[in-house]
Amino acid sequence: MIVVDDLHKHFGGFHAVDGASLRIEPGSITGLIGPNGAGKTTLFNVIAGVLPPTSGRVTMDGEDITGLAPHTLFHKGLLRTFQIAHEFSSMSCRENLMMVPGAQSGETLWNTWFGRKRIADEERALAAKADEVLEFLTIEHLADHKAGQVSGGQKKLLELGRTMMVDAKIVFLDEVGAGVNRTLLNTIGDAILRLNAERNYTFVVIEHDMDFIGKICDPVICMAEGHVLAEGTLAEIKANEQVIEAYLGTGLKNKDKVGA
Ligand SMILES: Nc1ncnc2c1ncn2[C@@H]1O[C@H](COP(=O)(O)OP(=O)(O)OP(=O)(O)O)[C@@H](O)[C@H]1O
Repeated sequence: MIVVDDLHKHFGGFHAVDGASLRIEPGSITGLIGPNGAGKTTLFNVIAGVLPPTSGRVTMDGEDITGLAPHTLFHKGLLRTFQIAHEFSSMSCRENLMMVPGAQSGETLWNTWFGRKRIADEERALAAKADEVLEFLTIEHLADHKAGQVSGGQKKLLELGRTMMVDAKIVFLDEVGAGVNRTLLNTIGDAILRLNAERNYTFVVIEHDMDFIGKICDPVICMAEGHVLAEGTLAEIKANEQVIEAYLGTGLKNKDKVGA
């Protein structure tokens, strides 16, 4: 379980995260919603070690993980997906998966001098694993395509695939649906549900598309002005007065988004 206790992240005098407290239950797919600027991405970045907190505490299964570096959290199975780095865009989708740190034992000097056969065996195993991941995500036909040339939605699937190359326990997904067509969004939603059901992944999902949130997330946590306003099913959240006010406060466009 991830427990976030009274977390603050200030940028100068601006309190982007302002006393956020929440729990992420193991095995859940938790949705994180809230009007633009509510602090959702900043909260993600602080939990995932991308930004240091101003104050507050984050624990994972009782262990204090506040402010740990992303690679340390990565080895503990806590991952935040990132866009495919520019320098990997000319590599194939399969190679992108094979490059995930931690998936291979590493090119140490010892391996290079004495372990050529081992490296070759390992590379074959990694390629097979990458192909299995691509098949799971129903994008096996893209194995040899350059990562930079696949569609936005397919890139999102590839980002999800990178978490499958290591033993991810908890995965933070930021706006998976942004710019993705409905069919691919459904494929992404199905992959998340299957990873949760079949491989015991815990997910925390930031997304503005309420249909998507409603289809895959329970519970849903709503943030506004840097802290948690409400938690419950999407239906409960939509009926919550404070939530409606928070969305109304940011204009009719956002109000429509929560369907209030
Ligand atoms: N590095 C930064 N420096 C200064 N202010 C920042 C920084 N990062 C974020 N902010 C501000 O903090 C607030 C929260 O931003 P954040 O991106 O966390 O919100 P969000 O809920 O993810 O919004 P959205 O749904 O629009 O992506 C915003 O007002 C933003 O301008």
